[in-house]
Amino acid sequence: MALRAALRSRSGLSGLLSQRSSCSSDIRMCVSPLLVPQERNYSTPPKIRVEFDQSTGVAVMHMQSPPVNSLSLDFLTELCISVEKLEMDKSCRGLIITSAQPKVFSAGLDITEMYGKSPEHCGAFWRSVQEMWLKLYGSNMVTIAAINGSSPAGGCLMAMTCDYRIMADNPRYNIGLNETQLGIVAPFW
Ligand SMILES: CC/C=C\C/C=C\C/C=C\C/C=C/C(=O)SCCNC(=O)CCNC(=O)[C@H](O)C(C)(C)COP(=O)(O)OP(=O)(O)OC[C@H]1O[C@@H](n2cnc3c(N)ncnc32)[C@H](O)[C@@H]1OP(=O)(O)O
Repeated sequence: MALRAALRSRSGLSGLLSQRSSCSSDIRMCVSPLLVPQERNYSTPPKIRVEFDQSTGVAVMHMQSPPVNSLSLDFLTELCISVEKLEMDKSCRGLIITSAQPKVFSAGLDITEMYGKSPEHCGAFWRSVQEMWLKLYGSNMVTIAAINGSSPAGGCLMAMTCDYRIMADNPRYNIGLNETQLGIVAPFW
């Protein structure tokens, strides 16, 4: 109840969704083995920014990977590690995921990860996709996708793994699954 009130009253969610098209502890490092080899490259800016408000127990995760928050191996690894850290902080009860990019929540899987890569890289990439939705879908936190832009394919998948989805009311923003149109078949797992 308190969390719901907190979520409602936070300027965060309403502010995030009002952008519309104009938007031009004790944390132990026990990340899953899957994520260990993918350490962040500190020469590039972080693709995920987390703001945690201790007083409400709500964290806002801003996806900030220009231009369209495509879900690359690096992006997914960073996102999973961020979720895992929040998960381990018992004072964090709610997570809002949103985009810092104008007009786009997430363009879905990074197309450039799907060709010209080694089998090892492809394996790591698809595992990170699976890790992302398992982590969000299985999270103990209340998860909300604040969809402030288009969110096709993997972007839609990510939103679907959250407990709640709230989308900015803008006819230019679309959401849904377009894999068949693209001729992409998700591998068996
Ligand atoms: C519970 C679940 C269980 C099992 C799940 C099983 C299977 C499902 C798993 C995964 C399936 C998912 C598959 C995918 O996600 S495939 C990716 C599909 N995505 C798309 O088709 C989106 C394509 N992009 C767009 O529609 C538009 O770009 C968008 C509406 C997002 C933004 O439009 P805007 O006009 O603002 O920008 P653009 O000029 O189009 O793009 C800017 C820039 O970004 C590059 N771009 C766009 N999308 C991607 C992408 N997905 N990957 C990589 N790069 C992308 C685009 O090429 C432009 O680059 P540049 O020309 O260099 O500026």
